[in-house]
Amino acid sequence: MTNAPDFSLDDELAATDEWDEESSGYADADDRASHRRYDDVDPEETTGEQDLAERYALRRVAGLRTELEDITEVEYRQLRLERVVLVGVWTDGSVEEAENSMAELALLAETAGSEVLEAIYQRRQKPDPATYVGRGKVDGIKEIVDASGADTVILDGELAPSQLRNLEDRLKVKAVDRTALILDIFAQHAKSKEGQAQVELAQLQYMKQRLRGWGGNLSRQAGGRVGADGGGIGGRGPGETKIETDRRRINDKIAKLRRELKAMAGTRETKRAERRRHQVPSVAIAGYTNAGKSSLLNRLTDAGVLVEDALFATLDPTTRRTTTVDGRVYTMSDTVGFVRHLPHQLVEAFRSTLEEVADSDLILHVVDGSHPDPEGQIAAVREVFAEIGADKVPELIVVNKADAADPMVLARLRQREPHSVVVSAKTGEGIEEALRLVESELPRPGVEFSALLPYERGDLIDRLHRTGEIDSMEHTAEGTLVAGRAHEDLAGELAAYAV
Ligand SMILES: Nc1nc2c(ncn2[C@@H]2O[C@H](COP(=O)(O)OP(=O)(O)OP(=O)(O)O)[C@@H](O)[C@H]2O)c(=O)[nH]1
Repeated sequence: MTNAPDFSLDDELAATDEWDEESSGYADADDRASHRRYDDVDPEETTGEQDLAERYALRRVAGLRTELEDITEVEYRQLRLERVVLVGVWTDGSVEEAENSMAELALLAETAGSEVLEAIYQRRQKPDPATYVGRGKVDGIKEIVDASGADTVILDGELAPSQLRNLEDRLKVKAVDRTALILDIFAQHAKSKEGQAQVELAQLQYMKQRLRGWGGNLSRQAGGRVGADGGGIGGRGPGETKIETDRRRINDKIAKLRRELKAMAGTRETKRAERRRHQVPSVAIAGYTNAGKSSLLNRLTDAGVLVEDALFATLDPTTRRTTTVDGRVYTMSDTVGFVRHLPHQLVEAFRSTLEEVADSDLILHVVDGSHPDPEGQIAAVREVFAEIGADKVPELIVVNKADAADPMVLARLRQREPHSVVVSAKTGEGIEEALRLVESELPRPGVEFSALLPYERGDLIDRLHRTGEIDSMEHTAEGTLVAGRAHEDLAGELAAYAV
């Protein structure tokens, strides 16, 4: 923390920087904010750390909103939950958009295991280069932080290190930006070795970009409550020892992770090549986080993938083999959920996972029809598609959660996205139509054939069932007379029996 702040005063903005009661203020008190204090707590009543973690986990599984009403101050400390105040700057768009953005930030914060005490956004032409919100407003936020007993503020954007540092200096609590929050959620959710390496790579990239801003040292233990225990949002992942790592060591680590990831991606690429060789078409299920991708994969393939009402429950792709009504084999995979402004470090780190989407024959783009802003989600997902080169792949919009959606919104979506199907992974509504559309979109085998196959070539009939299209089949004294379409390599083998 030795560097001088590198901001320049922006007087014009600072001068127009008044609270606007209409357009800024606190989010809905019932839904996102509470003023709970935890002073009157009897420490004797608390349970062991293990029990508590379990109780907490149960609540998390039961619903995305963390119901922490009966958790005490002491328990809070045991769980290392942050009590956060969210702060956003709203530069353009409607009030509704600003509120959606804050509501999403609240969900992200809760997914990371925080309790959201207050949400505040400020209307400004652009974020303040020194303090993100207007400098005058930092005092207002400080009052809210002090009154609510918050220990962290989360800023709804990617901030410069100097902005975070200035805010921490003035607010005397930890300041975390949206990017660090998302990276933190990914760190909590990564289960496979590859997923963990991908997230670690993204976190190191994020830190590396911030090395200079943090004074050449990654430690953010700046006194006060900031980083007091090294845990919490922005503190998980690469780990305590690496927090003191210098740039060279970070670079070494990044290079090592890249090599490891390349090897892991190689294995996956081999599997993909194998599928291509066997002409197995692939369908990728992609979409905004929590849209219902895993549920849909379950419905469509009876796969039994973990379904959780949480953002980013899926980080590791799950691939299932399935068949069309007429028996053709294809694969369907679930991928990491997207979110508005997905940190580019993550897109970069998850590139090989996301390549599965770009490399598929069809994308089922799942949209949560019950979300207040499904169009915004579609646009955010398509931005990522473009970034990973998946925008050339045929896309079928699957509007999910029809059971919980407003019919007017569904009608509007269908009008805007004619190539779409409305389903409910929960009730099964529309699933058959979705499957029919998927099957009709799968690439068709290219070569027509007609052959008389001797009975000992049952293997060719099997392969035809799995990868070809059979128009007619008749058992004769000489063998099976069969006609249809097959992929090139199989058609080559069938040519020996052509009639
Ligand atoms: N009402 C309703 N809820 C659904 C439907 N489909 C999924 N859900 C719920 O939405 C939540 C998220 O579902 P998932 O299938 O985990 O969503 P996802 O897109 O895979 O989520 P991430 O992997 O976290 O990005 C769960 O609580 C599901 O029960 C549906 O058709 N109707």
